Amino acid sequence: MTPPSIAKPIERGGLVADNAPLLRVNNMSVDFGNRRKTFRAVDSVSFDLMRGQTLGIIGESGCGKTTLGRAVLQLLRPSAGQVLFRDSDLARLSGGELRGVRRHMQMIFQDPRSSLDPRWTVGDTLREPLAVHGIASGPAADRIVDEMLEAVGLTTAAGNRYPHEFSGGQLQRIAIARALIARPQLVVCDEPTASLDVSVQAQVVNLLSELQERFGLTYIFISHDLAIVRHLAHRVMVMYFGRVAEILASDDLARAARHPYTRTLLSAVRNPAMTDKRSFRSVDPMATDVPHLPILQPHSCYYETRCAYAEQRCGSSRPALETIEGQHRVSCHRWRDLAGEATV
Ligand SMILES: Nc1ncnc2c1ncn2[C@@H]1O[C@H](COP(=O)(O)OP(=O)(O)OP(=O)(O)O)[C@@H](O)[C@H]1O
Repeated sequence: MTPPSIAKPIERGGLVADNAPLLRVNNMSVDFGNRRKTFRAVDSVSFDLMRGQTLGIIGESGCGKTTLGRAVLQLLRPSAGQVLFRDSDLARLSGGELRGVRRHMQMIFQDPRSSLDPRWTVGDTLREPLAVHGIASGPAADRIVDEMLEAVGLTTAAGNRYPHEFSGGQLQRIAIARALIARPQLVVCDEPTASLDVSVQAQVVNLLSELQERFGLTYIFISHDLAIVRHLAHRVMVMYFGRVAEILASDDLARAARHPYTRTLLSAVRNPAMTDKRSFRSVDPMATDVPHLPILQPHSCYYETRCAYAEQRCGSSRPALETIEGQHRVSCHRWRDLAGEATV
């Protein structure tokens, strides 16, 4: 078997001939809870993602970003809707077929310390996916491991060392190497810089960008940080309480954002001192003493209770996700009224 060489760039995602999206998510919902009490952590989310592109997902803690990422990868099963990867409906695949597809879909987690086994050398950690997916073994696997370590900016000597011997930034590079070593097409990056020192965050963001180019990767990039998402993503999806508030090209964010929540996030990037701390608080929708839960307001806009532009209909009917132009969609009754206002 000739193992794939990671040194050779594969066809760039953006130039792949067929124009079909790599990933299609249609009305996907995820419910948690039990028979007595359930809540919808992800509510009827739809989007397409083209090869070689990055979709940034932004929203406050608890709005369902991680749940969405995990459900796309079928690490937890959606309660409703469809996930089509390369046109295959993942819910319809057998266990064996899904394992085969998993090679092409990987996740990078926030905390590399908890995602790497401390008892394994880095080399063993990186060789494992090659063995599991029958890609390479022995010297061929060693060569791929060395190439991947260099691709993420580490020396080949790192392969003989253990996780505790590395800094947080180096560990995240190792976690990235492990996610990429089987040459996936889709990678869900779940706040991959959140646990790192600010000085290291930019290096990891640049590395992800470089690797995307080199290997033709398609990313879902989850973050609290709109500045990072804007830098990396082709499109940005703003989530609020499990639903899509707005989705638009990141180049259009400053000029064309219409949802009041998107505008609040933008103003926080421009002027961190203005950040509404409540926007980043953790919310537990299962708690009964929180009065403003969407589950208790089935007919209102979820953002109504915080929205400076809310009017009567916002409390009595939930806005649909409307297309403004092209792929720009927004879920707000008042987007037309806000169109003319300068973004704060
Ligand atoms: N396995 C689970 N069982 C029950 N509730 C869950 C489970 N996983 C997540 N939740 C709840 O679902 C909601 C969405 O959580 P999720 O972790 O997806 O949000 P998030 O936007 O990624 O938050 P953060 O930015 O803090 O990671 C939260 O209220 C969370 O408490």
